Amino acid sequence: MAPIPSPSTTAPKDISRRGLMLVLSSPSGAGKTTISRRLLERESGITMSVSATTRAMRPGEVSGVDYHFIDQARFDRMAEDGAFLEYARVFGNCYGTPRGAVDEALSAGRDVLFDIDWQGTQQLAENARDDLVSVFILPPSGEELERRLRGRAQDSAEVIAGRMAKASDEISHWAEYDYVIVNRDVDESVAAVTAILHAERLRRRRQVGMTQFVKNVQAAL
Ligand SMILES: Nc1ncnc2c1ncn2[C@@H]1O[C@H](COP(=O)(O)OP(=O)(O)OP(=O)(O)O)[C@@H](O)[C@H]1O
Ligand SMILES: Nc1nc2c(ncn2[C@@H]2O[C@H](COP(=O)(O)O)[C@@H](O)[C@H]2O)c(=O)[nH]1
Repeated sequence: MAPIPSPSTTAPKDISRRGLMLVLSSPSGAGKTTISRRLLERESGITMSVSATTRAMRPGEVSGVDYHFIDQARFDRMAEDGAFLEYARVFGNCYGTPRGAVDEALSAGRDVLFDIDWQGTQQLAENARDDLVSVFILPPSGEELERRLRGRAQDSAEVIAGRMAKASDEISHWAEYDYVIVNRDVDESVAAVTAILHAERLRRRRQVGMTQFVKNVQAAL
């Protein structure tokens, strides 16, 4: 099947657009990272926000790609200096979104994908509601969530137990999100997130040059 063209290639060229912030949240292990990676492979015009964290690096993770791994003192300094767009303590570690890279991408009309928890999403909603599109990813069941956390084989049994214990709390925030997806099949979930992204790009308020474009069309009628 031929790829579906993204709206950025179908919209008239002179209608500029501010980037949007596409947030994925879920209980740990439901599949945000997997969906994000696939989306970024096939979709242009969107970049991943790389968070800073005080958590230890997992096997296979790359500093500056998966996270900026920093110590607590540096995290606290950045928080105090207002360098984070949002930040939160999750599972005993600190996580935050560095402001600079996101501001730069949005102003250049690029969309930004976030893998953050409900606390961070609430902060973005308070500070930048118009730019925000939020998606909650649910696992098909509690048993499957535990299977995925174990199958990832990157955390100790103790860490997995801690994340399972928090899963119900996390899920209780599902209704605060714009969209909800049950991640049964990765391809279907990526297709659903892609459809959301394409539709949100076409929202009238995001197409800042549209008023002038319509006037030009009308003037020639
Ligand atoms: N639809 C799916 N079916 C089966 N396995 C899946 C599916 N989606 C993701 N997985 C697997 O589940 C595990 C957890 O996925 P992933 O790391 O993407 O979760 P996450 O939500 O990003 O977790 P965290 O919040 O801890 O970062 C991975 O091993 C991944 O390959
Ligand atoms: N509020 C924020 N939450 C974040 C950020 N980066 C990641 N996260 C969330 O933390 C948990 C755990 O992630 P893990 O990589 O240790 O498994 C997960 O729910 C992420 O979505 C952030 O910058 N801000």
